[in-house]
Amino acid sequence: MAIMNKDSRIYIAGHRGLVGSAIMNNLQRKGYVNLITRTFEELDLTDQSKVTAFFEYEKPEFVFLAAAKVGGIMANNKYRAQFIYENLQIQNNIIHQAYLNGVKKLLFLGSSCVYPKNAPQPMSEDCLLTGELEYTNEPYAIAKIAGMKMCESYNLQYGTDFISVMPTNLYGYNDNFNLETSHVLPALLRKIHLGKCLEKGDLREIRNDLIRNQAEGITIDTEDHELLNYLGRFGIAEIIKDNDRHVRLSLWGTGQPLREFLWVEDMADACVFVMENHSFSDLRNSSGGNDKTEIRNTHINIGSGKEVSIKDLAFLIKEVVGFKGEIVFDTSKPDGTPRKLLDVSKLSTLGWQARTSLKEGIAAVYRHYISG
Ligand SMILES: NC(=O)C1=CN([C@@H]2O[C@H](COP(=O)(O)OP(=O)(O)OC[C@H]3O[C@@H](n4cnc5c(N)ncnc54)[C@H](OP(=O)(O)O)[C@@H]3O)[C@@H](O)[C@H]2O)C=CC1
Ligand SMILES: C[C@H]1O[C@H](OP(=O)(O)OP(=O)(O)OC[C@H]2O[C@@H](n3cnc4c(=O)[nH]c(N)nc43)[C@H](O)[C@@H]2O)[C@@H](O)[C@@H](O)C1=O
Repeated sequence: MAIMNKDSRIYIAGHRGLVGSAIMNNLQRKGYVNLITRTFEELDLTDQSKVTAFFEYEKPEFVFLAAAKVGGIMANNKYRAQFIYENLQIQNNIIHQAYLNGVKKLLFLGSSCVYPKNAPQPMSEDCLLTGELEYTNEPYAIAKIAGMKMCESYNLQYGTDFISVMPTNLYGYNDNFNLETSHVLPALLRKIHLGKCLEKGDLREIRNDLIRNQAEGITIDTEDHELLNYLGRFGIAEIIKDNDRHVRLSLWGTGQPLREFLWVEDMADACVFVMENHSFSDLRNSSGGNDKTEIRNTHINIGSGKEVSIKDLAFLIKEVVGFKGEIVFDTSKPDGTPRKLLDVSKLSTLGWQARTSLKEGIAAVYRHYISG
């Protein structure tokens, strides 16, 4: 097995993102000193010739592939073409160049949405390609499945050591808080924070929040009623009920879907653990299927093993933030997959498990969020 030394040349693709930044911090804390990075502006990973030149110049020995087109349920559903095209391009370019340039080990990040919409729960690695995908994220999931199969196929044909991990829903400091394109946890944290500010009549903090998050059309001169209109577009509004004024938040879907959340620093720790301690040759022995000549499902699920309904998540965030108002659900918005709990027994057998509770993680992100 190729060993990552403290001075190995390690490329982190997507090092400014939620996961990439946590992987970079984890590696730096552990004393890795030769980290290679490029921002989107410096290297567009969808551009084959630029990625080719980059690999030939930098010759990384190890690669963490955490760059991707990523978003929540609405972004996946709306930007279907970009989710399939950009993800296929990025991963094709990096995985193929890693092979051509003799990269010793690569970690590809997939997603739990690769599993069928109605897969038995918890979902083991072996339920891949056993049923229909969830419609809202089908293009993204197909790109991710192609990436996993590409890693597995290169390992089998070319003898490379490219490992795929399938993370559950992640959250943490460097998350996307855009109310249209983000995942549920950062969206709810911000909506509930804005609801609390509205409850307190703190329009100054609402204005600061919208400016900080580059809300379209909002500036220092935006009038108060326009701020309130903006919040209304995202289901955050003051209402009068029984002569009482209070704030009501309208969240998406029924609130019934179940999701599993993992603190991104735990996720980064799992990624580095796998890169430091495992290789495709261990994983092929755990490959699924009855026919031992067929090597498949060599990827590894990464999760916390615990699930929560969206409604209970909203109430947990409400408690952490200290919002007193009402929460309702807008059933005209999609629910997505009904349940998405990963079977993490393979990862536990390899020797890793999550540490951070959901409440601790949410409290840490909220403290960080309000500190600006
Ligand atoms: N967030 C989640 O809940 C989950 C994420 N994942 C997977 O984890 C990985 C990381 O996701 P996450 O950190 O959340 O995503 P982010 O959106 O936070 O980060 C993505 C990173 O990719 C980079 N990037 C995107 N497109 C390009 C491009 N064309 N060229 C160069 N760089 C590009 C961005 O660069 P820059 O910052 O420079 O613009 C950014 O740093 C992805 O593979 C994702 O599918 C899987 C399951 C759940
Ligand atoms: C990581 C994962 O992320 C995506 O899948 P998802 O888990 O369905 O996405 P999500 O986090 O956006 O929503 C989870 C649930 O939450 C509900 N919900 C309520 N209110 C808000 C809300 O305000 N924003 C959002 N985004 N969701 C909300 C929402 O209706 C849904 O029921 C895919 O991209 C997929 O490809 C993928 O890999």
